[in-house]
Amino acid sequence: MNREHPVLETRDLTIRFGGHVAVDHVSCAFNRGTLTAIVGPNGAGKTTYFNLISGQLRATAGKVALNGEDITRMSVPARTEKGIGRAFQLTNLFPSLTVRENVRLVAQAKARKGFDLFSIAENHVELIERAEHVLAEVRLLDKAGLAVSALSHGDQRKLEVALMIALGPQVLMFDEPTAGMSVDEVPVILDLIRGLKADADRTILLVEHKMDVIRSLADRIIVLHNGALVADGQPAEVIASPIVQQAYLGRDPDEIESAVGETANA
Ligand SMILES: Nc1ncnc2c1ncn2[C@@H]1O[C@H](COP(=O)(O)OP(=O)(O)OP(=O)(O)O)[C@@H](O)[C@H]1O
Repeated sequence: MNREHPVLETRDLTIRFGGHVAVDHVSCAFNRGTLTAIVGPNGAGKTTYFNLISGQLRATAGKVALNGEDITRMSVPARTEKGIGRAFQLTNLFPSLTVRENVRLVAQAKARKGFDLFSIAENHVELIERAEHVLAEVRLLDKAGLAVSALSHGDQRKLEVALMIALGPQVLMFDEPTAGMSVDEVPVILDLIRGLKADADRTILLVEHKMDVIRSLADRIIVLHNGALVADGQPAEVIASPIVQQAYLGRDPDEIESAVGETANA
């Protein structure tokens, strides 16, 4: 058992839009070094739950805590600074700058927050090295000198992950990272997330519909249904549980059938 305090915790986290409760008293703790997949049918509240954690939405009730500190009322930048990272489809990249320059700008912005002005010059080399290290981690080093506008769709997604990592987050959030990817690009992103997971200091949250992606990456699955947390456990048991089959029925029964079948045969 992991006796550490959770890195991230939500307690009775709730948001209402008018009369509709989109996230309904969700209490869940996420430990360091784990990858949790958040699943559920369309409209279950997964993205809204993410938005409440990263700060895009403010909770109606309940709490979000990072390393025990209440961050429920903090702004998005304040949460980012505290260690919440979210991979977004970015439109605010500098398209004419190179991949390397984009990552360095983010690393620099982070350093400015963390170090006093006198140490910035000393840290210049460190910043360049940091950018190279991040690019190596997302396997973009060979494209570091290219303008962002020249990147393929898949490589742009890698860069988005690089920019998140350059901010040094403790919690890494991915909302359907393989959505819109070509068949060739999906394994690349999977490998990338698997690589990020190898760093035991990171806590990863993944919203994903594809069961094969979930099975290959997740240590744990939580299931949201009508905004409420209805199942939580190891992937094999959660996928096979009646509540998941029920929650998914009508959405893609074949997918569940094959997921359960493969689990049973494992
Ligand atoms: N800003 C908003 N205003 C009103 N209703 C909203 C808002 N954001 C989300 N909702 C509603 O909250 C519910 C949960 O939506 P959410 O996008 O979180 O679901 P999801 O599980 O991520 O779905 P999907 O798998 O389709 O992305 C839906 O009924 C949605 O219409």
